[in-house]
Amino acid sequence: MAKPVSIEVWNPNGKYRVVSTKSMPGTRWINLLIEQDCRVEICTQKKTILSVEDIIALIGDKCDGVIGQLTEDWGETLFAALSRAGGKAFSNMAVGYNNVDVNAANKYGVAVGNTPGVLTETTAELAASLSVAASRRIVEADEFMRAGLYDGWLPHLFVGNLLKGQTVGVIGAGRIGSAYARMMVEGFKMNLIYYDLYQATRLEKFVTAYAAFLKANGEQPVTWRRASSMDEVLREADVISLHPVLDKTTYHLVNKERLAMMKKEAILVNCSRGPVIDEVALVEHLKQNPMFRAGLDVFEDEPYMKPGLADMKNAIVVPHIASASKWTREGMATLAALNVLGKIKGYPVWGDSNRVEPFLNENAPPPAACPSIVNAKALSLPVSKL
Ligand SMILES: NC(=O)C1=CN([C@@H]2O[C@H](COP(=O)(O)OP(=O)(O)OC[C@H]3O[C@@H](n4cnc5c(N)ncnc54)[C@H](O)[C@@H]3O)[C@@H](O)[C@H]2O)C=CC1
Ligand SMILES: O=C(O)C(=O)CO
Repeated sequence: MAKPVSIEVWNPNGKYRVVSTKSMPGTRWINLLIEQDCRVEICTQKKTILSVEDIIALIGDKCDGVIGQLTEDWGETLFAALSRAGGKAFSNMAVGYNNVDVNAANKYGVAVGNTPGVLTETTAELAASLSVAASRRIVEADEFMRAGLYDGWLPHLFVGNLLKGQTVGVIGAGRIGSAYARMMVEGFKMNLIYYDLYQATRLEKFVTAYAAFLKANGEQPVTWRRASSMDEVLREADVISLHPVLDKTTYHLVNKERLAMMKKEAILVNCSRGPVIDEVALVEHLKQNPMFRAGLDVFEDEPYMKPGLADMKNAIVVPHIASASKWTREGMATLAALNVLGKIKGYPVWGDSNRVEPFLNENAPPPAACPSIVNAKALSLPVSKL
């Protein structure tokens, strides 16, 4: 028997019971649910990662939908429990959904939502920040300063690398990878090499147009190339940023052999998912190559780091904060709530899950649609004509 979990209740007499496994930023998401006759229950348990048992207790006997987090293991057990409780929808408050077994959700007819379109720029900005911080050794220099070690300007003090004119490599040029590429090309005039299973046509057009603009202004134009293999990117780029989804094809995509292909002074940034890098191999590589640098937002066994990583001066580590801007996090909460609400109300699925602005406009009611349901096709859900 699962232990009871502490909760905060909004609109106790609401017809539909929606559970959020965590308190989420902003209040709009709560108000939108309440206005549509939902009783909202928010878990207030002081425990960062809820177990499957905790979530079963939260679901209880009657639950129409759940808003959950990427730290939770949404597999067969939870979808079976949600389905038994009459639940129709689950939404991750995240764009990545590698923590969700979508086949299990399909089996129980539960719609699975995610939150694309609202965190693209915020996440790309953190990847850009880590790239700059690593190339200019900002964290090491900050620690040095605070330790009272600065006793005057020196020609060799914290010398790093100039980004301008170097090559940025992007692996996974989807929404976030393309936004990051644009920032590095436009902001630092870097040349681009990317690898993705699909052609990033809009990105290519952007860099072509930017190169023409620079040329017309008498500046050195930037260049771009779509690599035919990931190894090509690893060999050629000075800064490499990882932005693929995590699945069987991308698990340990960067391993010992691939690290060895990279330039000795390269920078590796990961704002995708930890297991995309073999972290044990990375620690060893950082030890053997002191001029190699890494900027990591995500880790293989979150919240833990592999032994030795925390001691590496040539690694910058931050706690999975790439999407942590106020606007984005409030937007993610809103989209996740509207995914669940839309399915409960029988709304169709929004036609373009990247174009989510109508759902985020605080001055107008959101469209009667689910912003993004990843298994819409498998469940044969209708698509909105709005
Ligand atoms: N650190 C953080 O806080 C955040 C992490 N993420 C992670 O970033 C991921 C990407 O997000 P989006 O850009 O919105 O997704 P997206 O679906 O637009 O882009 C992913 C790209 O990866 C490519 N891809 C898939 N398999 C590949 C492979 N084997 N090799 C090379 N490319 C491959 C896809 O073709 C696609 O273009 C999410 O799935 C999530 O895991 C997303 C937001 C915040
Ligand atoms: O959205 C995601 O996938 C995250 O990792 C957190 O924003």
